Amino acid sequence: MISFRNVRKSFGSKEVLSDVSFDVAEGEVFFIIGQSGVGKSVLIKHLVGLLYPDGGEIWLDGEEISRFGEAQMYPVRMKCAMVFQHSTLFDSMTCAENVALPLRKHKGLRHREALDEACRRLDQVHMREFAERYPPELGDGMRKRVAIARALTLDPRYVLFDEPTTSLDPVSARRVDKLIRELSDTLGVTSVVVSHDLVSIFGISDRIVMLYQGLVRMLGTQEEFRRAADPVVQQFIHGRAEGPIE
Ligand SMILES: Nc1ncnc2c1ncn2[C@@H]1O[C@H](COP(=O)(O)OP(=O)(O)OP(=O)(O)O)[C@@H](O)[C@H]1O
Repeated sequence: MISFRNVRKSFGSKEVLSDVSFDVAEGEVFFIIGQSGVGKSVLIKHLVGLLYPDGGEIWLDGEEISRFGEAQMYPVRMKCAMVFQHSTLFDSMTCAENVALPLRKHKGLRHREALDEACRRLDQVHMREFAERYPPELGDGMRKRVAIARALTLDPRYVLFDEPTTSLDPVSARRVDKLIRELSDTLGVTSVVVSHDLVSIFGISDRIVMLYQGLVRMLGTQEEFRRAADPVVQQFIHGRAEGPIE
């Protein structure tokens, strides 16, 4: 389980997170939503030690990781994989070689073994037939799926997605959504997804947290969000220009 408890984070004089608390349960597809600049990416970077809070605590599976040093963070990063918005694949390597990289580096697998395992991972994201292709030959959605396969290589319990469907065409976006849902349903992976994509949010989420002005504005299921009386929530989830959001 992930637990954010009274997390505060500022950059210089700018307070981004004022007092953020919520839990993410095992196996759920959990979305973090809110306006641009509200601190969604800042929040998930705290889970892998890319940022540390100024106040409050972050717990992962019963350990307070917000006090961990670099060496203690290493196993946390194995358990918590991050898929960045722009897939960071190496253009000069095939898809299989890209996915094999962490297996060789962190699991010490030999070249052939790592490639076989990489093909198995590519199969999980329905990209097995593209194993020998190079990333520039593929579309954005396919590259994203390869990046997800690479994130899965070390069997993470948690996968953090930073805007996984941004800049994808609608069909590719829905394929990525389907994959994120499958990871939870078939592998029991817990997914934490930062997103603006209303179709994804109301398509695959188990629960959603909305951040607003440094605080949690609402935490609930899709249905609870749809029924929410809060005008800030309603304006955001309907993408209306007019309303109370500044
Ligand atoms: N390393 C940093 N140094 C200084 N300011 C930062 C840093 N990282 C983030 N910020 C600031 O923190 C705020 C929140 O950024 P963040 O990237 O989390 O927003 P977001 O909610 O993910 O937005 P978007 O939806 O546009 O990606 C922004 O004002 C950003 O400029």
